Amino acid sequence: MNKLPKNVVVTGAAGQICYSLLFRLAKGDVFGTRQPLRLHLLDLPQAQQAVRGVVMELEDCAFPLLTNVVITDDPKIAFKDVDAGFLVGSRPRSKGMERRDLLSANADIFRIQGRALSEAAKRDAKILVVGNPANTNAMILGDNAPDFPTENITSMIRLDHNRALTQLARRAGVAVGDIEKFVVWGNHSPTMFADWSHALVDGRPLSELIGDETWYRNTLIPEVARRGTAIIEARGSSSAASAANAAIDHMRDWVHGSKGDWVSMGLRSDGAYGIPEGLVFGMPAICKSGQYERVVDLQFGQFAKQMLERTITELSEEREAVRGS
Ligand SMILES: NC(=O)c1ccc[n+]([C@@H]2O[C@H](COP(=O)([O-])OP(=O)(O)OC[C@H]3O[C@@H](n4cnc5c(N)ncnc54)[C@H](O)[C@@H]3O)[C@@H](O)[C@H]2O)c1
Ligand SMILES: O=C(O)C[C@H](O)C(=O)O
Repeated sequence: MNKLPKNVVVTGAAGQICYSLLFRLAKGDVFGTRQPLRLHLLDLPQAQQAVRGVVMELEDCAFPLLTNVVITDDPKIAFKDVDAGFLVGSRPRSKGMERRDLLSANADIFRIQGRALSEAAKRDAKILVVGNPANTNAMILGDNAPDFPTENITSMIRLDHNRALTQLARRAGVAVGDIEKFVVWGNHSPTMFADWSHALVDGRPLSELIGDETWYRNTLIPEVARRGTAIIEARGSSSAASAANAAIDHMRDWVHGSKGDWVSMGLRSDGAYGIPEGLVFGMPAICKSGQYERVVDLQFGQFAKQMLERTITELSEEREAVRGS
């Protein structure tokens, strides 16, 4: 193993998602088991002691890939020369809140980090925003990073993608890995659109295999959209290990490729599909050789058009709300 280490910033390092994410990263689950890493851990001043505790545990795992760990509360130090970033640090919602209620609480975090990203990170760094409301936070990050390419800033909708895949596979009586060309569009919020209209199993439409449009519209879509809430109600706090897993899936596929299949990624809209330019929107992409390509020229039926419109409207409202804040 004589590769140069990659520098990876992880924010919110003392939090519950990172308690899973950091260990899997250090094990090699994203960049591979031959790629050494330097972790840059960012958290608030009052969380520094807790981060030190997490680092003690990382040390006690004796991960061969982990060459160094930087602990800091300064975004400019955290983002210095990074090759990749997991932006998790932000406030989670509690019972009774919607993710958009976090908008004003978390917007400033991403304004400040956008500037640090722009000043300090490598220009080809791959950035994933996990902290909620993830799409709009990623948009804010890009808007505040004038010298950083916005196409390298993505948001996480992969957890919703994974949630839906399990339910669809179960209903169809197939394995999760048998489903291709499934996607979740739009906002990581109750308006997200879990879209099976292009999904295939062995070349056959998944919708035909399941053959129950009522279940799809009235059960699958709302259950996926409300899964985060169901977890908060059951656990008393928001999803953590599954969120870390989705972050790992997102970044791993971006780095190593998605083997020709679609993945759902929050990407800055270029105006395609009538999605206003600049919004960060869940959409299908195919990853190859460290790049993603948007899936273009898809056709939509009436129901899909309505669902897309709903989530476009919500994200446009979020954009207006942060402009005024
Ligand atoms: N996109 C998704 O699919 C998805 C899934 C699950 C959770 N989330 C979101 O991820 C975020 C983190 O969740 P969690 O459960 O780990 O929360 P948590 O409260 O356990 O941890 C958050 C951490 O972020 C830190 N933090 C706060 N402000 C910061 C800042 N300015 N800079 C650096 N660190 C800062 C806190 O000190 C804390 O250690 C929440 O916003 C949650 O809603 C998103
Ligand atoms: O729902 C939340 O607030 C946490 C996370 O976004 C989730 O989907 O589990």
